Amino acid sequence: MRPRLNPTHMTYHHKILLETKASQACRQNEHKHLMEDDKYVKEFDVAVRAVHMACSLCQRVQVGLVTDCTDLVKSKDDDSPVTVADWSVQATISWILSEFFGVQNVSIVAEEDVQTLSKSESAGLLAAVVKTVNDCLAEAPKFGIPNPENDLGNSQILEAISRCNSKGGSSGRHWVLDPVDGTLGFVRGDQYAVALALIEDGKAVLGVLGCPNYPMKKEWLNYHHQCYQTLSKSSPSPLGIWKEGCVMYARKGSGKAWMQPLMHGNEKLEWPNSAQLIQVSSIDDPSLATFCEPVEKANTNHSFTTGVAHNMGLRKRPLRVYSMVKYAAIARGDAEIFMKFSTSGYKEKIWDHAAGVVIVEEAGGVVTDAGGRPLDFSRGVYLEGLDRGIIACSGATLHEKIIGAVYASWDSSNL
Ligand SMILES: Nc1ncnc2c1ncn2[C@@H]1O[C@H](COP(=O)(O)OS(=O)(=O)O)[C@@H](OP(=O)(O)O)[C@H]1O
Ligand SMILES: [Mg+2]
Repeated sequence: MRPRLNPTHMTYHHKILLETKASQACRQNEHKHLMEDDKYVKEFDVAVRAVHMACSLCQRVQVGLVTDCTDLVKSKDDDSPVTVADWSVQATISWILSEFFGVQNVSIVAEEDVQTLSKSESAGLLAAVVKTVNDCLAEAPKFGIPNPENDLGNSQILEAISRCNSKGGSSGRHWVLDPVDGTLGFVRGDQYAVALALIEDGKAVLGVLGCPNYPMKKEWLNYHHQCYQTLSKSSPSPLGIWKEGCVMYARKGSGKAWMQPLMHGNEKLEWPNSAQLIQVSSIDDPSLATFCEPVEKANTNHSFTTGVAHNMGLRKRPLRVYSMVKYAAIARGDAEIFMKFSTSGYKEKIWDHAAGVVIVEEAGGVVTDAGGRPLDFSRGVYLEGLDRGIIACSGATLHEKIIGAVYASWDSSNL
């Protein structure tokens, strides 16, 4: 019988397994420094491993969705989609955090609740979630996380999901989770993200962003989508061997942000596991810069951002990408600007931004609202007090220009 995971029995080797190759020594030292020199060593380690696991879970569910199982998608009250992956990721990450840090010590602010899942007509859906979570946890040792002694039952899984009902706030530690950000992208076989952040006393201090369809190299991006669509139509689907996706992470104040490839097949997650430092782009000439924004016009005002882009001298076509992958694109230098201007009345949620903000800032970028103020994660579930929209930039020069362009365009807009 496997020993049950007990947080006090976790030894350091569970958490940091060092590579031995000489060629990796330099990067390894830097990475070790990041992991050992701060008070969030354990939090960081568990969060990165949990997000890797969640990405692997999502990849499996997405393959099933694209190859036609629409039963795995439901509509929420606001008509936005929710899938087996959303609940399963939330249950898995909630379970892992509770096991490592103790249920009573863990406060999680996350997107999903159990309302739909608890209805009697949702028995099939709940069964799919339970199976997905247990399949994922069975693979936990591959990710350096001990698995449960027995499969989790319905009630344990519903409890793990519903535990994530914290409202956050300005004091204490709160994990902030978007289990599947960009659900539309997810169900369309496109980009999505798993986003986990830690907020302490109102400040986002750790950010981990899993981007299962975002390749390690920008050049593979277009290739990915075409190839995915083609492969997903073949039967049996060869997508199980799909080799891409990455996890980015950073700790506030470290001045460093990292990217690791996702694990595939029987690969094991070991530190630093090909982690590489990422940095924002050095382009500060607007005519050479690329801006990214939400795909759906319901989520941002495309005509306003087109005007702002024109006014500040941007000439390239916008890169429209689902989910917090937009933050990943800025952090890694694939684009220079991200703008989101929601319709008035929509209140941005902290889980849609916290992880991305830490990573972009530590990679050298700037993230503010349209008034130039930092985003405030201290006031509960929403980004209260947000001035008009969100702007993430690769550097101060572009940021200043964009704030000026928003100011110049605002009065003539309908926003
Ligand atoms: N009306 C409206 N306006 C602005 N934003 C909204 C709105 N409705 C929802 N949301 C939230 O936006 C998240 C998706 O934002 P994206 O930037 O990823 O948009 S897009 O999918 O590329 O169109 C999306 O995240 P997910 O629900 O995780 O997909 C929502 O939290
Ligand atoms: Mg979201």
